[in-house]
Amino acid sequence: MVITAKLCFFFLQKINSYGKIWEIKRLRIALIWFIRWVFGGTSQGLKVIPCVGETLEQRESGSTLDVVAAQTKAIADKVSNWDNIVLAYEPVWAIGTGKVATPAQTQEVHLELRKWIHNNVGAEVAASIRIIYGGSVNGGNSKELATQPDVDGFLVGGASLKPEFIDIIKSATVKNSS
Ligand SMILES: O=C[C@H](O)COP(=O)(O)O
Repeated sequence: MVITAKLCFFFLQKINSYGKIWEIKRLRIALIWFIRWVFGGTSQGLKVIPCVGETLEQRESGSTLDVVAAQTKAIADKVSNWDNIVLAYEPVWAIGTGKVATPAQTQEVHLELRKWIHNNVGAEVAASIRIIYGGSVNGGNSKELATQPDVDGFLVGGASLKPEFIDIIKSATVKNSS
């Protein structure tokens, strides 16, 4: 079973904006417990796709790499078995908006994530972990994104419900032929 924790992070980001409301605080605590439960499950074989990504404001202020590093650290602190983790980079501004990160932006972040894992988790995990991209991937942009050396796959939302999904799947041939 694969569980994505991205919704949790999304809601936590939203909740952070309104954190003074008592009920929201209770929900926040519940979500934190849920995240702990999810990552605790990785030690028992549960597969998890945690997602990291910056808001548009963070990208424009130049803090993208710091933001995703901090998010990855929060994840790494909870992970006991990296074999059960696929890490996804999903810029918040690209999710469901039709605005996709450029191949260069994607590669920059994925490379940085792999370096972070190398330096903080280990060389073996850095070499083997799959780092996938999500955020307005479609049949027209997947092939070029797939050419990036540190892009190991995609987390596809809207386009997975359309015929073009087959083109996204076919972009894997870019990897296989390189
Ligand atoms: O679950 C998928 C991701 O949130 C990306 O969604 P999207 O491809 O519709 O932007």
